[in-house]
Amino acid sequence: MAEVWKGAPVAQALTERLILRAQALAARGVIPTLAILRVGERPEDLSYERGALKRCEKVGIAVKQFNLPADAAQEALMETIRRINDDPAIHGCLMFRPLPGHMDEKAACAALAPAKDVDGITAGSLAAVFAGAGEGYPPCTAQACMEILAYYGCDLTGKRVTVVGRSLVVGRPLAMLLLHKNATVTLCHTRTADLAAECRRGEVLVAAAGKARVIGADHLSPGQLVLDVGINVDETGNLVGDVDFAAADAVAGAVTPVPGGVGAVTTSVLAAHVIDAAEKTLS
Ligand SMILES: Nc1nc(=O)c2c([nH]1)NC[C@@H]1CN(c3ccc(C(=O)N[C@@H](CCC(=O)O)C(=O)O)cc3)C=[N+]21
Repeated sequence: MAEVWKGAPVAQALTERLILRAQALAARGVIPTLAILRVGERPEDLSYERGALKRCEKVGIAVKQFNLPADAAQEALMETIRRINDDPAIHGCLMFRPLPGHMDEKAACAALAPAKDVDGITAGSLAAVFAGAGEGYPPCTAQACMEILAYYGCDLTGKRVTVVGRSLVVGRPLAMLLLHKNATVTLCHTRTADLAAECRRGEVLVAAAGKARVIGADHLSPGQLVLDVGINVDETGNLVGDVDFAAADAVAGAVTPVPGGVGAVTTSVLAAHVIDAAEKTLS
């Protein structure tokens, strides 16, 4: 039986410190405020939104929601981003992705004011993650993986870490964060030859493929630390990860559950970035 690494204690440890920082801001007349920008009603987005709203309420962060219909025009989206940029009461913006196919996601990401980019979607933030220096926050989910490993005492130096998925939201920035902690990183994707063997080789395995239960018994090895980043919604509306939990539970050393794992920490990291961005407006 693997250890189950839940997100809740990690999130709670982060949240306790954030509450104090939010109170200190409030005492100086600043209510930390997050804008959530959602286009359409994808179930993964709604799940993240529920988690973020709950977390922000706990911490003392106000939320302004901006919702557009799934068939909204690009110009309506750009106008919404401009309103968020121009509102001095807003410190950070979370825009759910991917955007609907007819929209220009690159243009939307580029339009966000860098100071309000709490989810690492602008080129400047990604460059900072890549260089390990400069202004900007890493994408919340990538950082959440690092927070979990740190909380549960995993020293990454010299460890073989296999990351499955090369998205700009998780896989690629996470590979950089792991590298900064001296891990030996293998970044896998849909064209990787013998994915199962690459996965088995990792002492740490991070599943961020975005496909329900693609990581099964074949991909796992004894004692492995398995982080399941997948948030997939199945036919019945349930959240399922990228990892076959029963298979991981049988062989791995530790595994994060879905729900209640990485996602729960993602919202705390988001809250941390908003508090940080709000503090920066004072200094
Ligand atoms: N720009 C962008 N960045 C993302 O990181 C991103 C995104 N867009 N689009 C949608 C997906 C999905 N996602 C989730 C994160 C946390 C929970 C979460 O907190 N889940 C709770 C359950 C909350 C509930 O359903 O009530 C849990 O796992 O315990 C869910 C989903 C991030 N994504």
